[in-house]
Amino acid sequence: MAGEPVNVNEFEELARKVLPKIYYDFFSGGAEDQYTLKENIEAFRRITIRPRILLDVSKIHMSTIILGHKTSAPIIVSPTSSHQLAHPEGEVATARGAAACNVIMGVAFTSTCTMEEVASSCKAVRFIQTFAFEREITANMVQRAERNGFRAIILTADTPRLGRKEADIKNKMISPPFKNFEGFISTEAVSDKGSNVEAYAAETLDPSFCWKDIAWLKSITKLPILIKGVLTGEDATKAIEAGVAGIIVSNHGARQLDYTPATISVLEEVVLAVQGKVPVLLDGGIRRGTDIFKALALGAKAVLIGRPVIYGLAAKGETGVKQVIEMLKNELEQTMALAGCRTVDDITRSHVNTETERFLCRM
Ligand SMILES: Cc1cc2nc3c(=O)[nH]c(=O)nc-3n(C[C@H](O)[C@H](O)[C@H](O)COP(=O)(O)O)c2cc1C
Ligand SMILES: CCCCC(=O)C(=O)O
Repeated sequence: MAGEPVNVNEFEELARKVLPKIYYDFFSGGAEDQYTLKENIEAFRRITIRPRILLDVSKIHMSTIILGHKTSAPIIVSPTSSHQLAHPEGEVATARGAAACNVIMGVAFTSTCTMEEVASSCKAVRFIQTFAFEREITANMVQRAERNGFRAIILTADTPRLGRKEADIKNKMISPPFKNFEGFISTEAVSDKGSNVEAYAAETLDPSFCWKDIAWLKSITKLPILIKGVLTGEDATKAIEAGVAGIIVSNHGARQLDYTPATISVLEEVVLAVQGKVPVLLDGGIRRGTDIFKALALGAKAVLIGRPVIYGLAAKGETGVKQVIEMLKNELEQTMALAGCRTVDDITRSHVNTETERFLCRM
């Protein structure tokens, strides 16, 4: 690739060049056969857009409100771990990039900078992401999230144990310490079996955590809880019964259970089950503004971006994060103009054809 990147896929190429292979494999990889990893991208390609012409698109507004927070676009930085493997400034640089673009920053509890370091680094609206950890770790996370001005808790519920990323096992991938665990486990956790991420997970996760435990989590915090990892209408209904404030349709970027469907393929099932009671967000395979447009047309309030943000960080630090988010924003703006949508609320179900509808006439 010659010259500056012109789309987020080109940032992946840049990242691949600068990162040691072990780290590139860790960031880019998926579980087992990586069927879902490919499908997350491919499923977007099978959806086409039904534009409307001759509407006044001289001004396009992408801003939206997510859990009461105004953001410049329906884009959130997805919580991902280990940013210092991509860049020495780690999550602090990522959060600053998000703040510069006025989008919400999802911070993983398994970050390489502490929650406190990220919080004091910038003014981004921040959500903290947690797993179903043992209760004393969760209680500690909640206190620190509230004290440090995090605005919501993202409970990632698709990880009772870690998915099998075979490249990491082969590479014996070693993550730097997850400093937020200090005082709870040895943050130097190592394993001779393969990746040390696996050892961290085994030491901290509580695989018996279930729906009723959300009531406990709610009892120890006033922060709204978003549940991440919902892929069926059945679980969306349970999530609403459990009192969550939002649902994230996610297959963890294809890093947990392989052969789950692409998230965009199940979004509508979840949206129909939720019946507008809480916002539905989506992540997985978003690489273009057209992908964001398609997700919004199928009922998502916003999307989360995982790997492209990490690739921006690896390539150019905070500037790269900013450039990746700006690229996606610019592409969404372009898509809205060419499809005849002035605001995000103008994007409707009738602006896309899904695979099954492709050869049919829609009303
Ligand atoms: C390197 C990496 C680390 C991740 N770490 C976490 C994590 O700690 N917690 C979490 O909920 N999701 C984690 N995820 C999943 C992302 O939040 C998100 O669901 C996924 O990356 C979205 O897909 P995309 O990468 O195609 O955008 C991780 C993903 C990657 C690629
Ligand atoms: C316990 C660390 C989990 C990291 C993670 O979620 C991932 O690599 O996908």
